Amino acid sequence: MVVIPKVTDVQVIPVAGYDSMLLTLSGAHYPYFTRNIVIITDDSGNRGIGEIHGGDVITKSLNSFKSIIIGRPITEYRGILNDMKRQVAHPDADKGAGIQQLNISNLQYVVHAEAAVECALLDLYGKFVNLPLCDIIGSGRQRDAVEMLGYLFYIGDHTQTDLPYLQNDDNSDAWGKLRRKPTLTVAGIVEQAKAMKDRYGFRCFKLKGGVLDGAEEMKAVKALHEAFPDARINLDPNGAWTLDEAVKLTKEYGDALTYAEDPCGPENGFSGREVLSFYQNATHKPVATNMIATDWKQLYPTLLMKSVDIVLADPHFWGIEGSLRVASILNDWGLTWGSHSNNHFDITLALYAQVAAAAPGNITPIDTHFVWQDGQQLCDNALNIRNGEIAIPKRPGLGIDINDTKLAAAHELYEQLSFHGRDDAKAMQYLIPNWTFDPKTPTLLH
Ligand SMILES: O=C([O-])C(=O)C[C@H](O)[C@@H](O)C(=O)[O-]
Ligand SMILES: [Mg+2]
Repeated sequence: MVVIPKVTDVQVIPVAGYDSMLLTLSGAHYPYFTRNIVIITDDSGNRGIGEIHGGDVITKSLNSFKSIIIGRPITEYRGILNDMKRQVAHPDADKGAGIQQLNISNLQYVVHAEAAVECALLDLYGKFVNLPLCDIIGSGRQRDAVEMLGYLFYIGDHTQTDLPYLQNDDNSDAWGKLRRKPTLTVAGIVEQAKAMKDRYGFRCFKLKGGVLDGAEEMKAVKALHEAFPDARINLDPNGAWTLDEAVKLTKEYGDALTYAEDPCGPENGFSGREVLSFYQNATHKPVATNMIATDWKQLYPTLLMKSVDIVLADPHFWGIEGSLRVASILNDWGLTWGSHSNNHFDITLALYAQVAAAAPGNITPIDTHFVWQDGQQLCDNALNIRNGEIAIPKRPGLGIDINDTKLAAAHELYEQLSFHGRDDAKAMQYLIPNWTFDPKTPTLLH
């Protein structure tokens, strides 16, 4: 008789890693980012791992799940998930505003802590049946390698702060050096893309906008298109532009842009879903979002109004099976699936590769911030981006193994931090005194 392993232990370990002073509409990334790691052990001795956003709200949620998980057979993972979902219902969560305006303090409520448990249980399940994760989720494996995109950022000048931004952690090539240097020009962005391509082989790029004047950012897109004529290029100002500005900029520079990600958002009493559908009508430019459709209720009007063509259904927003259900619907309706990301370690990188490998249809290259953290891996056998792709390993589950020494060091770093959440205004205020988030004003134009 086959003996199904049972869960004997659940550990929730908050960790921190180092980051560059990346600029977005919500401000500047701090020198550290935080995440929560979940390790579930079963009585066969296997360990399943998951990773999700940091912050005390999420750590608390994860700890509250322990009694639901411990003692149950790993094959009951769907039942465990249902029980966790019944328990969550964040009492302080906003009621649907989500991140329509990149209010980064709302991210903790858009993210579902259960997704880290889902990941760890599926990692165990994959080990039990001796299959990679992508073979046991959604409709199963759709591809053996997943294309990733090169995520470009403007970078603030850390020398204007007394914050301990990492420097000289990797001088092995141009990418290792450039990712820690201030970058605010068109030429700087093209240089960043070239260095990224040289190391990782990316064929597609996304520029994080909402930082400078829209025309200046579109000039960077144009220059990227000239440097990489075959690349899919996308600009994401996180809804900072007005509808009129987005339409004008798209008409002027649009040939260089393959698709626009959240070019505009809520304005004049219209929701982001309505405004993006007006943008579509005016430009016929494909649109992606990770802002106006972050759950099932938001997805319904988004698709009804044909507001977007590409939904970046982040598995940490939708759950693993949820994200793949979105992928199936989009594929059946002739639309496109992709995934959003925030700063993350190599456990999330492996998960996103596995989920994307199981997403049906012609998906768009997957977002990852990992290139900014490369070198800070927490696992042995970590997956790598080569030729712009991640090849799915033959090993079962996620295909990676937690390295306890590295995990302990990342936890130690976290313990030294006085603040565990994310507040992009803090670092930004060194560059512009009294800076506060404004969803309609690019970061450096305050
Ligand atoms: O695609 C996106 O909208 C993002 O990646 C938004 C995030 O806030 C990202 O810019 C970040 O984490 O700084
Ligand atoms: Mg986005």
